[in-house]
Amino acid sequence: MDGSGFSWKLADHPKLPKGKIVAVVVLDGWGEANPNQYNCIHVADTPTMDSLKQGAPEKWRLVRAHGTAVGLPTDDDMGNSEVGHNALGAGRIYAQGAKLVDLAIASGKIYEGEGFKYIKECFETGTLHLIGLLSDGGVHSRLDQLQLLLKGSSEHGAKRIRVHVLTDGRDVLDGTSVGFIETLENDLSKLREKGVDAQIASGGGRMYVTMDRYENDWDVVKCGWDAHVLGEAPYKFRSAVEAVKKLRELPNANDQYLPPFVIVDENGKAVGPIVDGDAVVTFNFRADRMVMIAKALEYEDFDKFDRVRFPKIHYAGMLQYDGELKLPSHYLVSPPEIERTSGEYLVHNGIRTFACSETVKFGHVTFFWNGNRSGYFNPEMEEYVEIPSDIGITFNVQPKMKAFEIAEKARDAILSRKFHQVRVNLPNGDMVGHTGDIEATIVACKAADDAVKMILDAIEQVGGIYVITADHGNAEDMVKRNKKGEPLLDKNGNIQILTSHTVHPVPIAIGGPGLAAGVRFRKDVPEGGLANVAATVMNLHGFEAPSDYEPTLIEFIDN
Ligand SMILES: O=C(O)[C@H](O)COP(=O)(O)O
Ligand SMILES: [Mn+2]
Ligand SMILES: [Mn+2]
Repeated sequence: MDGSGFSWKLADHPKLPKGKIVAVVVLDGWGEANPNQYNCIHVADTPTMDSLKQGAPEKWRLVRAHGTAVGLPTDDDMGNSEVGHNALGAGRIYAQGAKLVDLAIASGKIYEGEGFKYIKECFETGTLHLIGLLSDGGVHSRLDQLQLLLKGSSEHGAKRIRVHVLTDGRDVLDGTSVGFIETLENDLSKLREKGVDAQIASGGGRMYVTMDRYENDWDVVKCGWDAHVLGEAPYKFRSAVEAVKKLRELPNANDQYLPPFVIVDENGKAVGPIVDGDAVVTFNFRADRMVMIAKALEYEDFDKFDRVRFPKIHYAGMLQYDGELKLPSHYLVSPPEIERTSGEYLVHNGIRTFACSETVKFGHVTFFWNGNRSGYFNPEMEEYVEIPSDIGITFNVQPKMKAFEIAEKARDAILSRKFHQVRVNLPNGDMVGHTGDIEATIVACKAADDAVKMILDAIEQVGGIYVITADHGNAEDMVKRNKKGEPLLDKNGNIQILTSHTVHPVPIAIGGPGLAAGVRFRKDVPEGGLANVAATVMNLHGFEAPSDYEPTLIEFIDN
């Protein structure tokens, strides 16, 4: 206990024993939706997950994984990994980046903060550069926020603005990038009418340019650096609309995978490289895919690729992306302060934890799970294992990804009996779902199901407990639908493939030989969401959850 009376010590659960090995499995992008041909989980052979569902309603139920249940602005907002894992690990619902930025812009506080003042110091003589995802998906960024920031920045003195656009097609329909660029161009031309020299300067598809995560492939960030900072790219265009339309015609190109481009003037000169004295804002609010570019923009010492030039700039993130690294040191909006996560509590209460995924989701079960905090709480109590992801491929060509390897690591960790909690993320449903390839996503779902089976078998052997859940939907619906729920067709009569997440609930199943008889899901939290899972897991480790956590999903019935 510290001076404030706070203590990390959790109360003993009155009924549930300690010392059981608990496997916590997050199936990424695995929601529950009507069975039909576009529901890849339904079409795939998934006997393990199907068998868990037989335990409903006592050992299997659905939980909310989108919108206000995970701290997003509205219930129209689909879930995503950041907010999903934050809620799973923190056990409480925090207003998330999307909402915090909305509030800061609406109140005007964004322009009064230290971060904006810092970039404003460059407005008199330098250019303001805005780099980020051009999308209304609301997962990493939102177009309306960019529009308001552009307007607000010009009203606060920015005289020369360059926007560096990353096209989406992953959180929104493929092909929507052209419309977003047209909207942005329209806003920029209005600014020009007001005497602000404002243009798009460079861009590229989010999966090829700038927005890599968890250090999977620094080449992606280098492509972005070359285009945004150096003004160099293999493709040069006079306008961004032309760039995107032309580049989309390349073989295998789509919004997610457009090569980098720069916009040039009539002499072929890049219109907006970043130079000494400029201000730079990365306008995504979500952390994972901004950390790498933030390091490149901020760190004096940097050896991940040759930056060629390291301009002296004033750089701010929309948010601070990593609280532990204090990266970036300047930011426009304070991130949610997610503290006292379940991981930190459990470590203080003697729970040894193993966490594992492959690179593309590794930070989800560690960094996001722990409230956007990198590293261990206590290296003696925790072991985090990252399996390198394949790089340079779209995951529909390798839909099994590393599911088997992750399950093997989990199995070995369980059988070693060295850990109380073994936590994994299985990426398949999500990563392959994002490619929009239905056949491959079916294979992906089966692979994830096989991996779950392996983990359940190990839990069986050690007399442990399992908790199987997901962070949001994706693979369970691969088609864009109208309000009535019917598939939407494009002008050629083809269905419109949905590459994004969904607003569907996700399953949670509990069981295993170590689960005390008499434990079942309560019926009095019908609206339960991902934030209720942390208290549930703490109970299964034999502890009561802290009183401010969202209530547990389970109850104990004496026979
Ligand atoms: O970053 C991504 O890949 C998508 O925008 C969201 O997917 P995730 O939230 O599952 O990571
Ligand atoms: Mn996810
Ligand atoms: Mn996803």
